[in-house]
Order: sequence, then structure tokens, then C-alpha cells
Amino acid sequence: MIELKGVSKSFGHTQAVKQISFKVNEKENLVLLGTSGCGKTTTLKMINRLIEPDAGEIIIGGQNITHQNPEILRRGIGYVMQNIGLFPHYNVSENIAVVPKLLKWDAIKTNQRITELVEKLHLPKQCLTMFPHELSGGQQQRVGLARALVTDPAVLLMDEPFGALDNVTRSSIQAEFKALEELKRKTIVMVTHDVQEAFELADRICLMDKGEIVQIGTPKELLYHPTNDFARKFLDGQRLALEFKVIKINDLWDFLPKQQSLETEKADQLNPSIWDAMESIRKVESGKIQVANIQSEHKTIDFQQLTQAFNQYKYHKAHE
Ligand SMILES: Nc1ncnc2c1ncn2[C@@H]1O[C@H](COP(=O)(O)OP(=O)(O)OP(=O)(O)O)[C@@H](O)[C@H]1O
Repeated sequence: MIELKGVSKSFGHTQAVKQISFKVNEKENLVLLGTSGCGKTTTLKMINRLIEPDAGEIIIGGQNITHQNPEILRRGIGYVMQNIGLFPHYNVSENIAVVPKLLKWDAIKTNQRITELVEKLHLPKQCLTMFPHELSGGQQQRVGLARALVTDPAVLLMDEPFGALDNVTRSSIQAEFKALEELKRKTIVMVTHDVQEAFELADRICLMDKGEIVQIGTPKELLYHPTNDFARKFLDGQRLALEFKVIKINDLWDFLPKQQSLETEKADQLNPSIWDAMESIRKVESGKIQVANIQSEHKTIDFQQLTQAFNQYKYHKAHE
């Protein structure tokens, strides 16, 4: 869907991006991760031609974007800016309607779409006539997302989309973001310097350093098969929390004690969160819990069995 081939960009003597190449598959969420100044935003802005590369090619949907009119290209790509970037003198409705207006949508179509998005993004209706400074940070963030989604673009670029939020608001918006059906249809490139956020949201992570790609892979590949010391050390401080994020009960299944499956009617009453190792470990502290794998088979386990399986899995991954 999106392909970068040998793309470079310098600003004066600063080589911001050096010969990078990667592909983003359709409906995939690729997260560009790295410390401040490693070239993430420059890379993202080259995908919608807010910055022009010095060398290399960027192909979207089979077309080299250099041959496209930048305005038209940008209308087909949703963009959530760093620090949200709402227009202060436009109310919420006008902020969301910027691109529909450029595309000359009629008022009915625009209003229908805005109403739909406001509902999906859990914004109160009365927000529509308010100005950005009258909204909370979380609400502004949602308006920024609504603006990027309004024309239902196939590609969405997001630059630190949750960066301006406190931790609590941030994790609740991240959870809503993950659950939003509309986003599951999109090819997304997202920038963050937050490792936890990358692991929470990415299908694959592109770890960058000094304008170069250090490693591209799934969160699990980065955790268990880092390509070099930089990649290993980048995750080291938060390794345990990241393992809890990526390991699912399904991964632990063969390390959990063998048991008979529960009867169907009992299985139906189970909470789906028990698929998640992190959630299980929180709940199992108070006794036994029932967990499920992707075939919907169930086991009843206690804390010791869960932590034992977790350690065995880690050992197995470290030695495979
Ligand atoms: N317009 C510009 N003019 C000059 N230098 C720039 C410009 N934009 C970026 N740079 C430099 O290019 C390098 C990469 O910047 P970039 O913003 O892409 O990094 P980043 O990884 O997104 O960082 P951050 O997370 O802090 O936004 C930095 O050294 C930065 O100072």
C-alpha cells in the first residue's frame, strides 16, 4: 500500500533521514518509534509531501507520489498533527469540515458525516459549536482525529497523536482508538517516542535512530529477536511491562496445565478479557480464573500456574 525506497532528507548539514526503505501493508498500523530527533516526523511528512525528499521514491497504492499534485494527494490522506493543530478561530464543526469544504461536499452530507464521527468518537454534541480553547485536551484530540477521518481516507498519518494528553486520558483514548471499527480499515503510519504506546497500537514497529532504520518487526520480534544492542537496550527498561502487553494466553497455552474443556454454557459466560495475559494476571491474584485460547478452549488456572507458564514461555522464546 505504501512503500518508501531509499528515501533521504537533509536540512543543511543535518541528515534527518538516511536512505530508508520500508513497506506498509494495507490495513496495517506501522509505528515509527525512536528518540527525539531520529527522523520520525520528517519521514511521516514526506509521505504526504509536507516535506519533499532529496532522494528516493515513495509509492502509495502503486503510484509514485512525486508525480501527483500535492494538494490532491493530501486530500486522500488523513493527517493528525503533532500538538493537534486545530484552527483556533473555527468552531469544532468548522474544523472537522475543512476538507469536505475543499471537496465541495454539500451541507447535508458534511453534517451527516460530522454527526456520525462525533458519536463514534464520544464527543458531546454541544461541542460542535464550541471553539478549540473551550475543549479539554482529550476532546481536542478527538476533534483532530475526526478531522483526519472525515473523508474516510484509506491512509492515515498520525504524529504523536496522544502526545499532548495526561496518562489517564491517554490510555482511555488509546483503548477507544484500538476499538474504532473505522480505523481497522485504514493503513496507518503513526509516530511516537513512547515505547508502551508503540507496543499497544502497532502491528509492526519501525525502530529508528539517527535517521536510519534499526529494525522493523512485530512487537514480539523486537522483544525477542532484537537485531542489535541498540534495539535491545531501547526496550530493556520496560521489558517486563512490554512482555505483558504482547503475550496472550494463547501463547502460554501449551505451558499451562492440561485440563478438560468447560461445558459450552459455562464457556459462554466467560469474560473475553481472559485472552489477555496481563488482564489474567491482575484477576488471578484473587484466586483461580478461567482463561481461553483462540480455539475457545478453556482452562481454570491459579496465579502460580500462570506465572510458571509465563516464565517457561519467556525461556522458550529466548532459546528458539
Ligand atoms: N525544518 C527543519 N529545519 C532544520 N532541521 C530540521 C527541520 N526539521 C527537522 N530537522 C532536524 O532533522 C532531525 C530530525 O527531525 P524530526 O523532527 O524528523 O525528528 P523526530 O524523530 O520526529 O523528533 P521529535 O520526536 O522530537 O519530533 C532533527 O535533527 C531536527 O532538528
